[in-house]
Amino acid sequence: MQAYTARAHTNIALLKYWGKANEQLIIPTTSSISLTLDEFYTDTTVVFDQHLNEDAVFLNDAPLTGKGYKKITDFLDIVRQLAGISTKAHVQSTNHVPTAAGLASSASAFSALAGAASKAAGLDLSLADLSRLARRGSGSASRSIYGGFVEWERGTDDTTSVAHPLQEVVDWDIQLLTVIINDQPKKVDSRGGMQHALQTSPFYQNWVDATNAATVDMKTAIENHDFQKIGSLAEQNALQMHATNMTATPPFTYLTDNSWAVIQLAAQLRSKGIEVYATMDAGPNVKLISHISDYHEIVLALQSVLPDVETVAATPGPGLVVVAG
Ligand SMILES: O=C(O)C[C@@](O)(CF)CCOP(=O)(O)OP(=O)(O)O
Repeated sequence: MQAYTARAHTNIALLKYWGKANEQLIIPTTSSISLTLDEFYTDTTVVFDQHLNEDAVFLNDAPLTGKGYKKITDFLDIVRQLAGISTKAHVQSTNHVPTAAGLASSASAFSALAGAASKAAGLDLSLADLSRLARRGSGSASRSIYGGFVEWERGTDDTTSVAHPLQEVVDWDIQLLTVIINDQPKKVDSRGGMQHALQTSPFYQNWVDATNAATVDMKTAIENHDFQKIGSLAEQNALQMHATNMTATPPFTYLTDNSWAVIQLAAQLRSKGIEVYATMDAGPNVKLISHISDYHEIVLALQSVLPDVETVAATPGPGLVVVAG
């Protein structure tokens, strides 16, 4: 059978997905809105081969084993079921995502895998069906099918929980500057963290209500290129998400003293008229939503708070591309 290669880019949520209404189908409790990034992506090649007795999966040239391997083979089983085949596959994946920057590669990885595996299995899925399929691998992957600003509508079932583009080409002055905070606390992965918050935080339903209300305002802000509104909604939503973690039982947080130092610096810079807003995911790193034109001023200010701090800049990027071979 023919091999196919797909490239999908990472995305950062501006309104977060943080909790599953249905864990098996990965249906979220809220809609979410993200920005697909240009600089970071996964390339994945898949070919189904009759001679294989089991799936052969390689990540960055090393054979994948354990939990990671099972997530991929479970995903391939969904593709096989859709295509009506039982053939095993050879999967070769390369992440061009600085994991040290705490940028999750699961979104680009499962979006690229959905694209390459479905084509290699002989399927020709619509972008919406690719989003539904990618969602089964990792929720945030449903958004990386598209470029630019993307909404993943929470929906209630496999059909209605799907992403769609809000503004695929973003040619205005916006960047995400990831500040790499190295004092990493013990890593609680996003899958475990979100369900713990959902199950034990008394504020979880407030989170759901606030996020679903913010979705309407965020879409309007994106439509109007209202940078200040986009940034303030995003920062507020990220802090609300992390508040559900701090109010879980037992409480936990991904944020460290240095994370908070960067969050506070963003507020100080805003008081000086520089439009910069902080968003944080399942890790201590802080992503600064900012103007490309303010890059040097922001990095200088960061140096004064966290000398030698490393940053990684990213601008809006494209959706999934799949090619034969
Ligand atoms: O990206 C966001 O909306 C917010 C987060 O990044 C915040 F940390 C969570 C992403 O969770 P994901 O890795 O997609 O979980 P999975 O469905 O359990 O694989």
